[in-house]
Amino acid sequence: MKKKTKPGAIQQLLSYAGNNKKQLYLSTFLATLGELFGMAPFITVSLLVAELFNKTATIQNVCILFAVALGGQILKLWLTYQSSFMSHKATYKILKNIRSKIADKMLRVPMGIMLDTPTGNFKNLMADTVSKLEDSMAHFMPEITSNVVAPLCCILLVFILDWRMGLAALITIPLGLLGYIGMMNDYVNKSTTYMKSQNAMNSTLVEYVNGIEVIKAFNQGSASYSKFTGAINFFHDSTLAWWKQSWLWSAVIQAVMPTTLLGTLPIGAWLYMTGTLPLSDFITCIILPIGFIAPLMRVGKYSEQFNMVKACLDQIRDFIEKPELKRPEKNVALDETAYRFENVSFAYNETEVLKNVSFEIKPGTVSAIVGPSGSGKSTIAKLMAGFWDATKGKVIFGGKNIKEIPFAQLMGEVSYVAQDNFLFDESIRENIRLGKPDATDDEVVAAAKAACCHEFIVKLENGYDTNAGDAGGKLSGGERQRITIARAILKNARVIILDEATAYADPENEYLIQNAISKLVKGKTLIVVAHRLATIQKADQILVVENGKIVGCGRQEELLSECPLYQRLWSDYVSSADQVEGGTF
Ligand SMILES: Nc1ncnc2c1ncn2[C@@H]1O[C@H](COP(=O)(O)OP(=O)(O)OP(=O)(O)O)[C@@H](O)[C@H]1O
Repeated sequence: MKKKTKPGAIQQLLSYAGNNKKQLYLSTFLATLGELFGMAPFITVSLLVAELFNKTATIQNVCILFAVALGGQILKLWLTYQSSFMSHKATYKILKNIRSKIADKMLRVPMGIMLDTPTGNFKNLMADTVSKLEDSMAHFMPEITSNVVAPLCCILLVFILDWRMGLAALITIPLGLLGYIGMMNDYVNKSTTYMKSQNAMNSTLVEYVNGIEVIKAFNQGSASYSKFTGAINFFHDSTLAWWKQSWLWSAVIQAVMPTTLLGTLPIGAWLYMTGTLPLSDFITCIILPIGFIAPLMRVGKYSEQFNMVKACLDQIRDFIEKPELKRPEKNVALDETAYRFENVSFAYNETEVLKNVSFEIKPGTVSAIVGPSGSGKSTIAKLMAGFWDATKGKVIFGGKNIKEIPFAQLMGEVSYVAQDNFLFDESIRENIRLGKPDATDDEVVAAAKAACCHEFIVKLENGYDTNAGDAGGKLSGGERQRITIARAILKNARVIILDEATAYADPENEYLIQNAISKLVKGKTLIVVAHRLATIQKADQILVVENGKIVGCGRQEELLSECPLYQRLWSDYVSSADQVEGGTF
C-alpha cells in the first residue's frame, strides 16, 4: 500500500488559516516591501562613498542620498509594523481555530483514545504545542519571504555591477551552508525526541500533582518517584544532546557568514588595481553584501524553526486525523423503547471484553448489571452511553442503531452518572446547571434539594457560588456524587445509567445518595452497574456478566434459584462484613 505522505508545514498552516489567508499573504507582501526599502541605506551609503572617492559629491547630493536612506528606513519601519500587526492578528485567530479543532475533536474521538492518553499529553498539545507555533507563525511566513527576496535583489545588483564581485560576495555562503548542514544533521529525530521528552515530562508532572496524596502516603519524594525523575532526566538529556550538537555549528555560521569582506575586499582590490573595476563599483560591491547577510542569517534561523513548526503541526495533525465515532448531524425519530443489545462484541484493543452479548431493557424499568470485577459491566454501560462503538453487533436505542443517532440527541435522552464524580473548576451552581444550561437559579436549587445536597451547599462560605475547585478538598466523595446527581436530575433525561454511583460511599452518604437517586429515577428507565447487591434486590431485571458474557438474566428470586454465579455473588455479599442498610432502587 502506498504510504500517505504528510503535507508540508506551510500547507498545514494555511489549512488552519481559513479566512485569514489573505491577511497572511498581505503581511508577507508588506514585509518583503519593507525589507526592500530597508536596503536603501546600504545603496545610498555605497553611492555616497563612491561619490566622495570620485570627488563628485555635492552638498545637495549628500542631502538627497541621506533623505532617501532615511525615507527607506522609515518606510521599512512602517511596513514591518503593519506586516507584523497583521500577521499577529491572523496568527491568534489561527491558533484559536487550532485549539477549537482539538477541543472539538476530543468530543468526537472514541472515549478510549481520551482515557488511554495521559492527561498531560492533551495539556501539552492544547497549550504548549500550539503556543510554540505562535512565534514562528507570526514571523515565519512574512519574514522568511522578505528575508529571501531582499538579499536576492541585492545580490542581483552586485552581479549586474560586476559578476566577479558577485561571486566574491558569495564566497562565505558555502562555508555557512556547511554549518547549516551540520546543524540540521538528524534534526528531525532530535527535535522529535525533544518534543517527546517534553510531553513525557508534562504528563508525568500532571500525574505527579494528581497523585500527590498517594505519593505522600507511600512516602515517595519527588526524587524517589522514579517515573518523575526519569522524565525530568530524559528532558534534560535530550535538550542538552540537541544543543550540544548545534552549538558548534551555530558558532561556525555566526563567525563565517557575515564576513563577506573576506571575499569582496581582496578580490575587489585586485580587480581595481588591475584596472578592470571602477572605484565606485568596487565600493558599492563591498558595502551592499554587508546588507544582505543579516536577512540571510535570519532565514537560516527560520529554517531551523521550520522543522520545529512542522513537528508541532504533525503532532496536532496526528490527533486531528484520529478516527472518529461517526454520527449523523441531524436528529432522528426515536420511539419509546429503551435499549436492545444484539450480539454485541467489543474489544478495547485486541482482546474482546464483551462477547456476543444480547439483552433488552424495557422502558420504565430498573435493570442492574452485576458480575465480578473486570467482567465487563462498565463497558456495557459505556457502550449504552455511546462512548464507544460495538466492534460487532448492534446497540439499539429508541428503535435505532446507536451509530445512527447524533451524540447530542442521545445525550439529551440519556443521563450517564459515572463513579468518578467530576466537578469543573467553576461555581457549584454552574456545575449543577451543566445538566440544563438554560435552567433558572430556582430550578438549580430545586434539583439540589432533590439530590439532598442543598443543606451542605448553603453551609459553604459562598453557598451556591462557591467554586467547586476551591471547595473540592472540603467536599466528601458522597457530597460530590450528590452534586453530579443534582446535575442529572436537572437534565431530566428519560434513561439514567448509574455506573457504580454508590460504590465508594460510606453508609450515611449511601443512604442520602440512594434517596437522591430514587427522586432522579421516578418514572424513568434506570440501568445501574452495581457492586452492592442489596441495592438492586427489587430490580425488574438483573443481568449477570462473567468474562464479557451474560450468564444470567432475570429477577433476584429467579437468579437465586437458576444462576450459580449470582448465587455465589449473593452469598459472598451476604457474608461480607460491610453489608449496609441502605435504600433500594
Ligand atoms: N480503556 C480501557 N482500555 C483497555 N482495556 C480496558 C479499558 N477499560 C476496561 N478495560 C478492560 O476491560 C475489561 C472489562 O472492564 P470493565 O471496566 O467493563 O469491567 P467491570 O466489570 O466494570 O469492572 P469493575 O467492577 O472492576 O469496575 C477489564 O479486563 C478491563 O481491564
